[in-house]
Amino acid sequence: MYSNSQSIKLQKSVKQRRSQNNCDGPDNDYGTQPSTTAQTTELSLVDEDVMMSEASTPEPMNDASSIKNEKRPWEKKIYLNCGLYSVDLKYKDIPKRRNKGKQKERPTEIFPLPIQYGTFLMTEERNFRLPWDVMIAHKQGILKRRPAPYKKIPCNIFIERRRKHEKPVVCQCILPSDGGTGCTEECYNRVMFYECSPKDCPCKDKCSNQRFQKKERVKELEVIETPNKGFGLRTKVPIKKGQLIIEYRGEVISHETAMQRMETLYKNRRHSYFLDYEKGEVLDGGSRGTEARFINHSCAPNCHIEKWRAPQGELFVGVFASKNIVARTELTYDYNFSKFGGAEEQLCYCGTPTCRGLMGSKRGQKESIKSIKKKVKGAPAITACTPLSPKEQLVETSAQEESIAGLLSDGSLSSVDSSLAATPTESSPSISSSTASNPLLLAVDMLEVDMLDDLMEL
Ligand SMILES: C[S@@+](CC[C@H](N)C(=O)[O-])C[C@H]1O[C@@H](n2cnc3c(N)ncnc32)[C@H](O)[C@@H]1O
Repeated sequence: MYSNSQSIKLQKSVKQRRSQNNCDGPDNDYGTQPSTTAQTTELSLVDEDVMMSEASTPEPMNDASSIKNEKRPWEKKIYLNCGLYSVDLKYKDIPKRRNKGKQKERPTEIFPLPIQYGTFLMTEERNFRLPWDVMIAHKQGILKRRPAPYKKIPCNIFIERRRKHEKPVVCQCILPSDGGTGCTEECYNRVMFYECSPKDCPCKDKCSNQRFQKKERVKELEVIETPNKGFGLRTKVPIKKGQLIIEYRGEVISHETAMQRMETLYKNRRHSYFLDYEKGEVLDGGSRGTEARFINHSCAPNCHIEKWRAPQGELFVGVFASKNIVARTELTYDYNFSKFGGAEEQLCYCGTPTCRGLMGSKRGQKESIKSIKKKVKGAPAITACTPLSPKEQLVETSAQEESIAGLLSDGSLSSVDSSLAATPTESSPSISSSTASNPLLLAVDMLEVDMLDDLMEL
């Protein structure tokens, strides 16, 4: 219970507080700012009184608790109706809802310009440029197309079997005493298209027969778009005859898997990226590979494919220069000697005077342009495509052909042929001739034993 003097004091303080707390009243409508500092000091005094009276009374009265629960002005919500820098509009209060009837119409406002730029932006004149039309290349049809994505891989991927781990074949070369390069033309491994093992080669770090392993390839290559063959690969620098240009990598799969992929994964693809690996196996550069996958076919190519045996027994498939190549020339090789024959024959647009009309099959070599045109209705014109006589079909002898021809002439092929004839697909690089009509033309293709007989007769 309060004493009389206490209750009078309390009533006084409540009255005083109500009269001072004008934030609820109509005067405090939108546009006026309450003097919060003054109120705070006064109210804190009142609170002190209340607290003192409460302390002296164990059971607080209803009035006192209502004062406690009442909303304080500094707890009032302040709405920002403009940006951070517009100081003048910032603290205008929004009128309370319960005074809705008496509420004044709120003036329509726009957000002011940032304070530091206001006048400058309104008065200053300056030139400006319209932004670049990012769609212009697309509208004019000059947008540079990019090839479909594929994954670049550092070595071949074996999908259906394990990688071989055979014992390396060691050559009998002698480490050059004058500091020159070892394992040159006479190296047994080189002659047989085996790369030397860096660990076991007698020439140690002077060995020059580890081009694939040391990645001695041409790095300045670029993918270009051709008029009718899709993308192609071009060299930015001159390349010397016999130089390793790039390794053709991909997934090593069986012929059956390749056929399956053609009917499923690559069903709607225009281009095929299969290359013969070893007997019964194919390198598929369609999803994973190197830039070599962009090299197009030509009936008069400037490159050829060579297959070299790695020390552990797998193959390196490389694109080599068949002649000196000048900078900015498109690289090509003849698919008919190395492309997986399961793929459908395609019309050739190599545009060379010696074009055979078809590519991707050995049949293409024999086919006349007339018969092709009959077969493919509405086929686009193919330039100067008179089939060549077998003699004319002899292409420039590659380094590989030369070395084998050398072996044949000096009788040393016996050491090579025995390995080829014994286990053609397992222990030796595969070598085959292209056609019976063209026996000298040795392509690094799957070994065909009947062709080997022709070779031996030479
Ligand atoms: C290994 S890819 C070569 C890169 C391919 N042009 C690309 O854009 O990805 C082989 C495919 O290229 C096309 N091609 C290559 N040489 C060609 C040629 N001489 N004439 C027509 N098409 C060719 C064929 O569609 C072939 O299946």
